[in-house]
This record gives sequence, C-alpha cells and structure tokens, in this order.
Amino acid sequence: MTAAIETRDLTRRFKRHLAVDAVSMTVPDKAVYGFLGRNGAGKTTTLKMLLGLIRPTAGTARVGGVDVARDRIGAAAKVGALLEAHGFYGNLSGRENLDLTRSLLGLPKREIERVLEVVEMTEHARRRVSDYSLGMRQRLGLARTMLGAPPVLVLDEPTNGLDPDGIADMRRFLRALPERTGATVLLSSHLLGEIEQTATHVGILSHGKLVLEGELARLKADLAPEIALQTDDPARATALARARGFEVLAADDGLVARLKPGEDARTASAALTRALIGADIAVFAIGARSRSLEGIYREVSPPVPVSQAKT
Ligand SMILES: Nc1ncnc2c1ncn2[C@@H]1O[C@H](COP(=O)(O)OP(=O)(O)OP(=O)(O)O)[C@@H](O)[C@H]1O
Repeated sequence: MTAAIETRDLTRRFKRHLAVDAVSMTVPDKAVYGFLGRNGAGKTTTLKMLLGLIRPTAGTARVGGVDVARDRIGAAAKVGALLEAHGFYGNLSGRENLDLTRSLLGLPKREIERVLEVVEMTEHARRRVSDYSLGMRQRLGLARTMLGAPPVLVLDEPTNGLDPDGIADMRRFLRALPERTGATVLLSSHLLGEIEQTATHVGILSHGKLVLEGELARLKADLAPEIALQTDDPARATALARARGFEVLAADDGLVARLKPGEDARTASAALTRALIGADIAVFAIGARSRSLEGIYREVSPPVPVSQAKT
C-alpha cells in the first residue's frame, strides 16, 4: 500500500540556515502521525513543503501518492490543512463560514452537515464565530480541513492555546478521525505528552533532521531499561560495565548502564553489583529504572540555540 505521505531527502535552506535537512519520512495510511520537535526544529517548514506552499531546496515529497513539485494542484486535492491562522469571518456563523469554502471547492451542501457532525458542532453552527471559544474555532477549523473528505489531514499544533477541556476534546477527535473518516492525520507538536496520547506513529525532528521515526507502541516496547549507579570510582566502574557489554553513559548523579532490549534488569543489576564489589569498587547506590519516551526525546532532541529559534 502506498504511504499517505512520503518524503525523500526533503531539504529547505533559508539563506545560510538549513531549516529542514534531508528529511525522509513515511506516514503510513490511516495513521495518526505525531510530528514532534522543539520550537524552531523545522516542523512548520516541512508541513509547508508538503502542502506546496514553499518549494524545497532539494528532495521530494509525495502526498497521497502525488509528487507535490510535479503536480501541486493534484497533491493539494489530497490534503486538508489546519495551519495557525483560522481566517474565519467573525460576523458570520460557523455554517456560513464553512459554506464559503464549500462553494469555492464546488462541493455539495450536505458536506457542511457531514463535517459539522464529525467535530460535534452541529448545534453551534448558527452562532456567530465571534462568539465562539478558541476550542470551538479550532473544531470549526478542523471541520473546514475535512470538507471534500481529503484522504490526508495536516494539522499544525492543533491544541495550541486551548484550555485543558479543549485539549482533551481535540485529542479525542484526532484519535478517532482515521476510523470515523478514513483519513490519515499528520499533526505537529512540540509536546511529547500530546503525541503520546494521540498518535499511533511518531517522527522526531531535531535541528531540521528526522532523528527517530516509528510506530509508537513498538518504540516503547523497544526501550531498553537501564541501571543507575553511584560508586566511589566512576572511571573503573565504567570500564567494568563496558567490559560486560553495557552501554555506559555519565548522568548528573552518577552513571547509567543501559541494558539490551529484553534483558532482565534485576538479574543484570545483581550481576553488576557482584562484579563491582568483586573489583573492590564501593557501590553507594544501584537500581534498575525504565526508560521513558520523554528521556529519549530529550536525548535525541537537544534544545535549539536561542539565536536560531523564532522570536
Ligand atoms: N521564511 C523564513 N526565513 C528565514 N528563516 C526561516 C523562515 N521560516 C522559518 N525559518 C527558520 O527555520 C527554522 C525552522 O522553523 P520552523 O517554523 O519550521 O520550526 P518549527 O519546528 O515549526 O517551530 P515552531 O514550533 O516554533 O513553529 C527556524 O530557525 C526559523 O527561524
């Protein structure tokens, strides 16, 4: 089956700054793909290239099997996008605002009722948009991206600015979208918690590079546990643990010995304790702990220097 979105070495340079650096990403059909990265990592620039709004410096992007550079209009027909600005007319109702887009796209009237229903806004559709809460505007925005039932939805930070109820609502919609509408969803966020609760797949962008991509459940299952330890001789402890096949990292409060996936953490820490004591190294503390996706995110995605982040 063709992927809903596929890029190969997609690159965008702004003068001397490489905003997107040879990104090859694959968003499987019917996935909710969380596109994760810190502010300034290059997410919006990537999304704009997928939508044909800016040209890549190099590389290719295919949306719904259509090459965006070769057939911009054809690719645009495959995708509905929710970017930051809503551009709704406050003095018109939700339904009237949707109707403007519907008639531009030449779609039948019943499309409006369908999308209003999907975002559970039918009962508010007659109210003026100026009276809507931000969460309602966001839902209306989502409804507009779904007009014409494009197979791919691209949503840039869809929960930005929402209150906790609005966030919970939006997450619920997004999770259910592939099943309810058959669409594939690509959503960007700088919050891991957001992605963990919503997405089936994740791609992490750091300094313009895709540093990790995969199915969320699999990535979590593959996270090897690790052993945190404090000793009186970190250098020898490191050498000893490495000799026993551990990957050893320095941490703020001592050392971290990483296990291989599937290895039993308790057995490994007991064996390591014995080995350390046998080598006359004093062990102050040792304990197995599980690795979180949060830890991985921090590891693979260091903060963007302030000079490069947008203001
Ligand atoms: N039109 C532009 N001209 C020059 N530099 C730009 C332009 N657009 C983006 N950049 C730079 O490219 C980098 C990536 O920006 P981008 O907006 O894609 O990041 P992002 O991951 O979407 O961040 P955010 O979450 O803050 O929107 C940043 O360093 C930004 O300053």
